[in-house]
Parts: sequence; C-alpha cells; structure tokens
Amino acid sequence: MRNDDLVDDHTATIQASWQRCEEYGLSHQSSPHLERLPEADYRNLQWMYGDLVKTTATEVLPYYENILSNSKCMVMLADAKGQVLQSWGDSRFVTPQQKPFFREGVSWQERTNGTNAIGTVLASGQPVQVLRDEHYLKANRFMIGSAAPIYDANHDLLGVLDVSSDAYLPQAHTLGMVRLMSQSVENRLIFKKFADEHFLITFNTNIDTLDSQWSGLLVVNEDGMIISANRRAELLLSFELSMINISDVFDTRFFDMKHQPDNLPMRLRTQHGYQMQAIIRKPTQAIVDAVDFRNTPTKNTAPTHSPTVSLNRISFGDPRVDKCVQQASRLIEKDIPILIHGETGVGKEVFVKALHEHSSRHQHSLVAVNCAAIPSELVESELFGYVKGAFTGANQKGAIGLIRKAHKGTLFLDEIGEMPTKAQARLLRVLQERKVTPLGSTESFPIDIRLISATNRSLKDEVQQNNFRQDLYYRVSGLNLELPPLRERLDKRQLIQEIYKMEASPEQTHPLSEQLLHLFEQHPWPGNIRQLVSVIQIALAMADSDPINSSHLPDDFFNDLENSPLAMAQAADTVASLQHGHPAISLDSQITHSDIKTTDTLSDDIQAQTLNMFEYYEGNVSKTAKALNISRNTLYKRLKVAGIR
Ligand SMILES: Nc1ncnc2c1ncn2[C@@H]1O[C@H](COP(=O)(O)OP(=O)(O)OP(=O)(O)O)[C@@H](O)[C@H]1O
Repeated sequence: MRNDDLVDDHTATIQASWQRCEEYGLSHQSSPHLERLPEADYRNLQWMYGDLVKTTATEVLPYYENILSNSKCMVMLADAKGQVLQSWGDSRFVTPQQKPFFREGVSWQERTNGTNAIGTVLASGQPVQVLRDEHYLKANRFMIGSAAPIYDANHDLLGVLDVSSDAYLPQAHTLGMVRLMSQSVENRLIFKKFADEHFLITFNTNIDTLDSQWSGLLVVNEDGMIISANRRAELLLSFELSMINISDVFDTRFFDMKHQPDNLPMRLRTQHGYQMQAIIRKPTQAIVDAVDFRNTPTKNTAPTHSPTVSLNRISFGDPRVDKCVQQASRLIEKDIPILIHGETGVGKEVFVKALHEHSSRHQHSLVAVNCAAIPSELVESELFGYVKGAFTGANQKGAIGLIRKAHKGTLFLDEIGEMPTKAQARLLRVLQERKVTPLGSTESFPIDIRLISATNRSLKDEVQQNNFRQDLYYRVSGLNLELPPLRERLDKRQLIQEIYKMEASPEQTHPLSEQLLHLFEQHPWPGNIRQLVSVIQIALAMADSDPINSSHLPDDFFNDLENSPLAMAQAADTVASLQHGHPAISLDSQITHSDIKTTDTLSDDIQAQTLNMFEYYEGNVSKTAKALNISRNTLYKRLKVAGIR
C-alpha cells in the first residue's frame, strides 16, 4: 500500500469515528467518562481475562521494556468492550488530573469517551493511531494513542492493546510496535492453547524472519488437519485455512513434516509455488492421550443416566431458571467454576449436561463424578489416577483418573460436599496448580478443565461445621446458582407437558387432561422433576393407550398431596372431579378450599416458602401471589402471621 493510501485510510477512519460521536450526542466539550467499574465486577473481569493479562504481562511486555521505559508512555490492555483490564508504565508524563484516564476498570468506548485509540479500534476492527487533536473530546487531546486488536484462536475479538504517550514524543514507530505486541499476544495464546496436543508449524518467506511475530503459525492435528492458525498465516498463504489438510497447503506430505527434527528448519513450497521456511514443533504431551480423551464417549467415563436435554429446553420461562441458564452459559466459556445448589431431583445433572453440550468444549468429554457414590478410600485414586503398583489392589496398568479424563472438557463433581477431607486437600492443589499428580507418581500433568460442582446441602454450612474446607469452597464457587424446586417454578405447566411428551409412546395420543395438569401443578413434588418423571412413567404404563386419569397415579403421589396442606387445599376441587374412588385420598380432610383460616397453623415449610418467594420478588405482592398460586388476600394473611405486614 502506498503512503497516500495509508493517510487516506487513516483520515477516513477518524472521520467515521467523529461521525459516530456526533450520532452518540457527544460534543467536543463533553467530559470523558472515567468512572471505574464496581470493584466486584472488575475482579470478575480480571478473573475472566486472567490468561490474557498474564500472557501480556509476562510473555510479551518484557520484550519491549527497554523501548517503553525510554519513551514515557502507558500501556493499557482492554477487553472487547473497551474496559481496561490492566495498565502498566510511566505516568510521569501525565498530570495528577490526567491519571484517572489510565486507571484499570475504566471503559474507553467511543460512545462515552469519543474518538480514542481503544474505542476506535473496537469500532473499526483495525489498528489505529489517534493523534492529539483527532480525539473527539477536547479533554483527551493531551495524548496520542496507538492501539491494535487482539484476536483469539477462533479469530474472535478478545481485546485491545494500547500505548498512550505524551503528544510531543515521536510517534513514528509506536503503532508498528503495538501491532507487533498484539500479534505476539495472539501467537502466545495459540501456543498455550494447542502446544500440548497438537503440532505447531511456524513459517515465513525467509529463514531470518522465522523467529518473528510476523511469521505464520498453523495448528495441526495428528491427521494433518489445520485446527487453527494466526491471522498472519492466512495473509502469507492468501487463502482460508479452516479445516483443510496441511498437504493441501504445502507440497510435502505431513508424514515427512512430522518426522522432521524439532526446531530444524525445513523448506516447503506452497501450492501456489512460493518457497517458505518452516519449523515444526511436536505436541508436548503424548498424542495418544489427547486422542483417547476426545473420543471417549461421555457414558463410559460418566456413570450418569440422566437424559440429554438441550439448553433451550431447561427452562420454559421461569425467571430463576432463565437466569441460571443465561449466567452459566456465559461463564462456562470463561475460567470460572460453577457451583449449583438445589434439592434432589431438580435437574442439576441434566442442566450440567445441557451446558456442556452447548459449550465450545462439547467435542471433549463431560466427566461426571458422584462424590457420594465412590467409596471414600477410593475417591483419591479414582479422581487423581495412580501409577502401576501405587497401592495394593490397584490395577496393574495404573489408571489415568477422572480429572485427567476431563482434560479439555468439563468435570462435574456432583455432591461435592461428600468428598473426604484428604481428597479435598488434593483437589484444592490440583485446582490451584492446574496439574494432576497421580498417586505414587512424581510426575504431574497439566490439565485444562471447566469445573462444575453441585450440592443439595448448604456448602456454606458444611464449611462452618468444618466438614468442607473453606479455601476449597472459594475455589469451586465462582458462580453460585440455585436451581429452584419444581413446586416453585413458574413454568411448571410447560415443563410437565414437555416431560409427558418425552415419556409418552407414539401409541399414547391423548394429551394430559386440563384437570390432571392442574393437579400436577398443585402437587408439592418433594422429589422434584425426578418424581414427576416417575409418576408420569407409572401413569402411562397403567393407562396403556387410554387417557390418563387419577386412578393411574401411584399412591405416593396422593400421600404427598395429603401431607401438603396448601397443595391439598388448592387441589381439592380438581381431585374431587377427577377421583373415582381412589382409596389413598380422603377429601373430608379438615383442610378445605379455604386454607386461609389455617394460615396460622401452616407448616414451617409453607411459611418459609412464602417468605422466600416474597423476598425473591422483592416485596411485590402480585408477583409473589401469582408464583405461589394463591390469592393476594391469602398472601397478606400469611405475611401478617410472619409479622411482615
Ligand atoms: N429439564 C429436564 N427435562 C427432562 N427431564 C428432566 C429434566 N431435569 C431433570 N429431569 C429428570 O429428572 C431426573 C433427575 O434429574 P437430575 O439427576 O439432573 O437431578 P439432580 O438435581 O442432579 O438430582 P440429585 O441431587 O439427586 O443428584 C433425571 O434423570 C431426568 O429424568
């Protein structure tokens, strides 16, 4: 590209940015928005982008330390929303009033801060240098910003790297340097992600530039398929690389490339006839492991029998479950452990399976471990693996352990509260060091897992009673989710119908009757969805291909109803109309349709449920009454008993 073209491009980028600023309603006099994110949100960000920050700080910036320390500038690393994750450097060139401009946790979006290097890179997707007077807000015109985007291995925008300095310093090379730095970050991230299990091929037109960040980088699997590449590779080869074989790119067999000694350059000719110099690096971990894990079907490693339900069928509009789905599906892509709490049978495991299938790790294993189901003396060897002869009774070949089986995938520790104390200490070390040392071994193996744990007890109480380590609690509970019991779900009706459809055979053509649906909606379901599935299965088997009626329902179903005064009161009419002499239910119970008069004798459970709901809906009487399926009057009376109104 000619210099004139570059100038034209630059001018067009800045003009387009100024136009956006006008559309956002900014003026040159507007004050920049320099407020930091709330501390908790900032901490979350740091956690989510831990790898990016660490890679930049420890593997890239040190190479530029000399240049940076001699040129009085600030380096800022921002996420894909322009929020500063970390800043480094010398703030001597800024006045005390200008220091907040470089603070971590400040957002540099154009929308709030006008044309600026970070915000304009985000809007244009291109490296940009914003000179002093090109900043839209006058308040920002004390600096020159040079910034370049950072993309991840999938070529999705990950963040922006920015170098800002005093307007009077020479700037000729800064933009080039920032581009180089962002390319190094991208290359390092690709290395980290793939070096364990894949071949990495670095190539360039000249042997002297092979070491540079501008070399092409290809990630290739055992069969020679290209799994990932840096952006330079596509530029150098000038064609799209995704999922093609390396032998379609170069005229050398992959077999010959694989057997080239590590770090010894080889000459390759592209299919277009260009000569390239290349270096191949072999996987650092035995490739057999990698293949083994990826191909292991979930059921072999996970003693789980729950059905596979897609994530968009987990909730049918319950606000609490919706929120769980939204939060978890976002955080499963980050390195944040998830802890799910919920009564037995609410569908914790079904939810985890759906999440894993939905996540980018779905080609790898979901390993589900029920910590309560493994005998305590075997928990450690099952989880962490062991080497040959580590203990009496051990398998002669040794075992890899469930945690390593989840490498690159998801590890689900169900009933984590049941884990023996010794195993807890070992698990904590594994999570801190991200390495597993099998029993009897001195060697450790790096692991890359997403961790989801579940419990139906309060893990916090377990910590207080010294049954669960506090440090481990903090390690496993990044995002705490509560899956509500079935009786409290607002999408009960749809969920019941959905499960009925799943369970009914093609011969069963009758839908669930309105009355049965109503009865199911009132039921307290102490066994939650598991019980609902079982009741529907029994009823379907009893009814054969006839429509289901109450005589097909198991006795336990009615016992639960009788034991739940509230549900009983609400279900009475329905049962009366459905019942054809079912022996398990007595409708002359002292509980009548008006549970109002029994408010003060309501069970603690119902009272607690009422208060929980009331709190959940932040004191909104209509919503709480609707959720509990009671009248507003009844709710007022219950609240009065609880001393609230
Ligand atoms: N969303 C759903 N759709 C269909 N069936 C479901 C759903 N959620 C749960 N189930 C049914 O309920 C059963 C119990 O679910 P799951 O094992 O996930 O519960 P859990 O909360 O993990 O229970 P526990 O705490 O006892 O381990 C499943 O086997 C499945 O039959």
